[in-house]
Amino acid sequence: MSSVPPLAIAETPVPPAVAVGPHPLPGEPLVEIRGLCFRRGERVIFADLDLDIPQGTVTAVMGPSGTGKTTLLKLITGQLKPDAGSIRVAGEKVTRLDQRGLFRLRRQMGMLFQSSALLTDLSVFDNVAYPLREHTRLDPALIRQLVLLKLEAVGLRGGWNLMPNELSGGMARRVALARAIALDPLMILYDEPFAGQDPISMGMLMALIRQLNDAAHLTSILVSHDVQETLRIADWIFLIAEGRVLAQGTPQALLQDTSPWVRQFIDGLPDGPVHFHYPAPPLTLDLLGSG
Ligand SMILES: Nc1ncnc2c1ncn2[C@@H]1O[C@H](COP(=O)(O)OP(=O)(O)OP(=O)(O)O)[C@@H](O)[C@H]1O
Repeated sequence: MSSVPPLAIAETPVPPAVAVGPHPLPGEPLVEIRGLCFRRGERVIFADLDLDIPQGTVTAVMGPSGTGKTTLLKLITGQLKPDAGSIRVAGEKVTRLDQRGLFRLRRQMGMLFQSSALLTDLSVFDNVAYPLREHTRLDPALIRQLVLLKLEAVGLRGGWNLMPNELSGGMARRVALARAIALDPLMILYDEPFAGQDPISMGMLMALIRQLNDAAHLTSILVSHDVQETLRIADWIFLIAEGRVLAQGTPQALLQDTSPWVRQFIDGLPDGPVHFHYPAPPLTLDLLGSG
């Protein structure tokens, strides 16, 4: 069960950002975000957000629901364009890329989103082979080897000929993960990859994310509501809300941090500086209004 507070949009001033200790792996940033501003209509999602994701790390982005975590991933992958600021991935300015450039860049990014469903009429093998067949001209014998290696990496080589309806939810996630790494991406983005999983499946998927990251020299960006599991595998965590980074640090440092916002989030407390109401006019005005 998620221990995050329900919907949390701060209505009171938030404390200044807490930077907790030096980054454990101060490598070249693979993703570098500067002065990011993004609105949805009148609503400011990001206001001058700065954030670096160093190569080789598992970096988690956490924060209250509706705070813009999925939006951030979409901005990084170029699916959305910022109103201001810059986003560089592997040295390339995402916002300056044309369609071909974006296509090329996205081939370097594996994505495992909540919605990344398997193609139901294709076997496990064919699901994983799909991106290789679509995006490369590799020989079928080589594709076979690559698919089996990816399935081995997620512990499902033996299930290559199963159909998606024969898989448990956790197995289906693992096949989707094998498919996400089929093209040997530089980085992999996970958006709530454990939603709906039981604790054992979740733990297994988490361990897999860490293992794949280290074995394949990936860089992983993980958006998850599961505080405890995420603290267990991440190298670095960004807590975002109110359009900016409110705190960042190693799991250990955040666990020891005493600022009320960090405590509320890490401990999953319903009460604290962050409120759970989506911004709205006073209730009486709404109730008296004509609708
Ligand atoms: N297509 C859209 N059109 C308009 N507003 C949107 C759209 N998608 C998201 N939003 C709004 O943008 C804000 C950020 O959404 P986003 O999905 O990025 O949040 P999140 O932090 O990932 O939330 P959750 O943790 O609940 O998945 C929300 O207020 C949401 O209502």
